[in-house]
Parts: sequence; structure tokens; C-alpha cells
Amino acid sequence: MEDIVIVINPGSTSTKVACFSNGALLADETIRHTTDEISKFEGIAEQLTYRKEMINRFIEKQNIKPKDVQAVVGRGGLLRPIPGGTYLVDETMVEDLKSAKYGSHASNLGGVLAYEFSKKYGIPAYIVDPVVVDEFHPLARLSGLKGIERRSVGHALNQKAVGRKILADNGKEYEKSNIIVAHLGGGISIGAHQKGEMVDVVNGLDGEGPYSPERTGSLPLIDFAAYIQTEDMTIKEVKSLIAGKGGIKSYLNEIDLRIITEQIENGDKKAQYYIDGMCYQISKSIGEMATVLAGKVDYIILTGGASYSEYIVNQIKKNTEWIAPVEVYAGEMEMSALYQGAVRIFEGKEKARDYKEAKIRKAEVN
Ligand SMILES: Nc1ncnc2c1ncn2[C@@H]1O[C@H](COP(=O)(O)OP(=O)(O)O)[C@@H](O)[C@H]1O
Ligand SMILES: CCCC(=O)OP(=O)(O)O
Repeated sequence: MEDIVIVINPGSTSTKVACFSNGALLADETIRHTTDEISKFEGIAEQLTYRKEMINRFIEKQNIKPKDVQAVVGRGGLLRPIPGGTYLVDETMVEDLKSAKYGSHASNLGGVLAYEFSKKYGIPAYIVDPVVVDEFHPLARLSGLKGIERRSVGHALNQKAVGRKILADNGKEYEKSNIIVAHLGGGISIGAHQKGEMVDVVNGLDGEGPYSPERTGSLPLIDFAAYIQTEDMTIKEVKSLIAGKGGIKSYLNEIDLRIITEQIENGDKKAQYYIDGMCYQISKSIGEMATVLAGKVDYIILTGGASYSEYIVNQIKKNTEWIAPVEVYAGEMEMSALYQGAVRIFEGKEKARDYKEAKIRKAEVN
């Protein structure tokens, strides 16, 4: 088998790896990492060799010949803000990902691992629609405090891929439509997509919007400032509280929504209260994104693991379907979206972007 593309998607609790050839998925595997395994490492960068060995074992199992590999594609991590698209991984990008200059997240390893395998095979490495895709409207950048800007961080890869699919299924085009996509996973991001650009996104990683299974979302500022002072917290501890120990985890000490929704089915009122609260806040953020699109919304799309839950989907639907029809794509399309990003380059439909050259839209004011 020739023209093989290896796809690598590191998440906080898993590493997904797949190989594709000529439009078809040949093999894939989701390698789960237990909290015990992951907590042995100081941080994300230290997990590189551990995850690489697991990917190596997957590749060996497939009997892939190095000469048959055409490219390696990784999920792109916290980089400087860049527009969406497929980017060639270069030394500058790898350095930014490894040093966590723009923050630390499991997806940082996507570009780094893709680069290491590409060097081994002597082929190019790409990332596609990384978590920092920035197509913000200039007004979306303002935070309300000089010196602090909102940044675009979210599940851009999955939001765009699922958006394109749902629109195509309904005979519409992403570039000509307005949609709100809510990725409901361990973390939550909710994007307003206007005619092919994600012009605003509720960024759960940095403490915006709804709480999620493991993230706080936005908090009352004064109370939170006092909490940080009382607990004498470092910035590292604040980050891991906001994204890791907040939300449902802080209320119920559990992040697996399958367990919690089963508890609700069994009559657990406490579990129901905190899940209803999350759905209430998700609906509020969807409403916020509807105002960004001035109410001209073709579809609201719910995706991510939590969208498997009929209970959660129904809670959100009842508060938002007056805005636009609600479509559901449970799970994610990230692996095929990463592959398709590389295919667009092979077929000449897009030119691989240069990370160093990429420029975002900014307001021209002093
Ligand atoms: N069938 C299901 N019903 C309810 N929740 C689910 C289901 N499958 C996965 N989830 C939940 O989705 C969340 C993970 O979402 P996912 O999109 O896979 O993660 P990530 O945020 O890492 O991309 C977890 O809280 C998990 O319990
Ligand atoms: C970094 C923003 C995207 C995100 O939150 O991804 P995960 O849900 O995979 O942590």
C-alpha cells in the first residue's frame, strides 16, 4: 500500500493514531492513558517519549514500509494566533510548542510528534486548523481591560469539519452559511462561524463561558481573586484549577458524563442539578454567539462526546431551538479532518501555509 498518511491526535487522556491511504482509513487506535500514568509526568512536554513509543508500536503492527509514507499530520496545539488551514511544521513551530510559549495543552505534542516522525521518514509534517485558529472580528478581541486581549482558542478542527458536514448534508456550503458550533467534551468551546470564518469563540480553556466536565468556564471575578489570594496559588495552580479541576469535577468529583447521566436516570437529583446547570450555561453561550451573528443563524450544531447524551442534548435544545434548527453530530471528526487537510495540499487545492508568515486580522487603531 502506497501514499500512506499517518495521523496523530494527542488528547489529555488519550492518543489517537490512524493511517489512511487513497481516501480510505486503513487502521486506527485510541490509546487511553490513565490518570496514574499521566500524573507521573511533570508536564505535557515530558510525555513525548512515552506517547512516541505507543505510536511506534501502532505503526509496527500495521507493517508500514517507511518508503510508503507520504506525510505525517498532527493536531496543532497552542501556537501564536494564526488563520485556519494546513500548515507545514517547521523548527519555529516545534520550538513554540515544546517551550509552551503560548500555553501547555496535550495538542502541543501533535505537531512535535508529527515533526519527529516526518524527520525519521524524510517526508513533510503538517498540522491542520490548530486550537489557536484566529479569525476573530476585531471587536471580539476586546476584553474590557487594557493590556488583556481575548484570544481565540477552541476545537477549531472539529468545529469546522462537523460544520462543513452538517451543511453539506443539508445542501449548503460552509463558506456561504452562518452557524454556531458547540463542541461539548471534557472542555467546551462554542464558535460563531460566519461565511467560512470563526469570527468569535467562547474559549473554555482560558476561563470563559460555560463550565464543562473539567473546566470552570467564567467565574465571578472578585470572588475568584479573593480565592486565589486565600489559597496562595501560583499561576500554574490557577491554570490547572480553571482547566482540569473545575466544573463538574469540582461539584461531583467525576468527569465521565456517562456515569453522571446514568446517575440522573437512577433519580440522583444532585447529579441532575449540576448537569442542568452546565446545560443552562451552554445555552446562554449559544445565545451570546447568536447575537454575534445578529440572529442570522442557519444551524446550531452540537458535537463532542457529551452530545451522545440524549439528556444533555434535550436540555440544550429546549432553550436554543427558537434561534435556529439544532443538529447533532456526537463525537468528533478530527482524524479524518486532519487527513483531509493533507489531501487538500497533495491535490493542489490549497498551498501549505508557512507558520512564520501567517498573519491574523487586527483592528487598525492606536
Ligand atoms: N455516550 C456518552 N454519553 C454521555 N457522555 C459521553 C458519552 N461518550 C463520551 N461522553 C463524555 O464526553 C466527554 C469527552 O468528550 P470528548 O469530545 O471525547 O473529549 P475531548 O474534550 O477530550 O475532545 C467526557 O465527559 C465523556 O464522559
Ligand atoms: C485547547 C482548546 C481545545 C481543547 O480544549 O481541547 P480538549 O478538549 O481536547 O482539551
